[in-house]
Amino acid sequence: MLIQNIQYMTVTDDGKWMVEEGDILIKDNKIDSIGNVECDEKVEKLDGKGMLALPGLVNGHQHTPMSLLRCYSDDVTLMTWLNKKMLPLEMKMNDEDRYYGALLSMAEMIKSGTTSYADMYIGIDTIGEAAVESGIRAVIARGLIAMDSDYEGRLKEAGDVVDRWHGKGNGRITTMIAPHSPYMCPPDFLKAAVRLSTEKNVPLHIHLAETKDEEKMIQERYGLRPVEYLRQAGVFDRHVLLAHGVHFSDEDYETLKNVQGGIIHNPVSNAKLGCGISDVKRLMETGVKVGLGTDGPASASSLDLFLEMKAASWFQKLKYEEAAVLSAHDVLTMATQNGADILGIGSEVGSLTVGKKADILLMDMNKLHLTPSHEPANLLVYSATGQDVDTVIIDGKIVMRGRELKTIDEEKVMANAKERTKELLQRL
Ligand SMILES: CSC[C@H]1O[C@@H](n2cnc3c(O)ncnc32)[C@H](O)[C@@H]1O
Ligand SMILES: [Zn+2]
Repeated sequence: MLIQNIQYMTVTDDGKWMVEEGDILIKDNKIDSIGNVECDEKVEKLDGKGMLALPGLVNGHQHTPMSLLRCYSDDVTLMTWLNKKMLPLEMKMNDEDRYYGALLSMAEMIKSGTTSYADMYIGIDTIGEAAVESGIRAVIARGLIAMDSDYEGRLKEAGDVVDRWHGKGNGRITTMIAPHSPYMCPPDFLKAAVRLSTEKNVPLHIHLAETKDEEKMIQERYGLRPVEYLRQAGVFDRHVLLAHGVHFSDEDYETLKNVQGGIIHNPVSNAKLGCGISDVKRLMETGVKVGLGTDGPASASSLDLFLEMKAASWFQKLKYEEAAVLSAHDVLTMATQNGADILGIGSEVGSLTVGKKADILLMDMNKLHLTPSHEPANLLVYSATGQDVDTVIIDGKIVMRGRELKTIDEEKVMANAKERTKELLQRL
């Protein structure tokens, strides 16, 4: 496929995003050449006039089936929301609920420009099936919570997910091991999860330092800070995706200095649940890689990473009372290459680079709110929304064109999601 006459975003060595113009040739599932492209007449052509191409966005932390619980409970603290509202309903969910919830989330993500994402949930097979069907790139993991003493059974399930799904969907699906959080995983369970990630040779995915309540619980139970608790369990000996990272001490930043992987910042979810504002500026200065995520739809309420990019930049500027903090250029890198690196797929996606997989967005720039274009990176972060995404290509395949999804029947998914939710609530 040849995308002709297109403006596209590339990144300079000093991290600045700039616009170039030319063609993009995609062969099989990869970017074959960019710029002045010579190619066969017979190649399928796609007119890019008036569009701006950028790498697909990476949503680094998600719980896709929770779209069924969107706006079911808001304006409460995280622990109330989780223990009193989410978990009781999640325990009643069946595979069909999770499948349609996941597909609904995937449709919303693709429509707003997300091409890769990381999921932590239970009943992961249905999520894998939805990911293969939708065409999205997914890093899936069975969330591990110590609800009872059947640690072995749950760890086996997590390992089986890796064996069954890693590399599926033409390599679009990869896997992780996901102990939920310091407060949901006692020491032996957490250590076993770390061992499993070593045995299976896949990264870890865990919530960390999301609230002050978490700090208090870990202090009371183990006399440690959450970061130190994870360090002692061996979590930082592995590549790890750390979701949230809001509450850190000076010592914590020291410990995190050499972390392999990084932090996925979820500003909207953190704001809505009243958790606090992660110190992204300090994390970046410490040398910790920071990506961007929404968290599940039941806390973020929206899966639009363009909204998340705005929130990330705004909140840091407010926190520091300084406009220069966390520029649009930094935020775009967080939502693309940094996220891809933290998901362990950074050599394959995250930038428009020859040889990488063709995960590409075409933004329709012919819009009132995107006119004129002084500085495209700023326009994308501060003015654009997910609604401005016209075309989405994942793994070299068009999954949305002219805002029409090619792999998912939107009406059917919405009808099924409503039906599943109605039945789920009756099971309570
Ligand atoms: C065991 S599957 C994942 C589990 O995580 C819960 N969850 C969703 N969002 C958050 C969050 O922000 N902090 C902690 N836990 C969260 C979800 O309800 C599932 O039960
Ligand atoms: Zn989460």
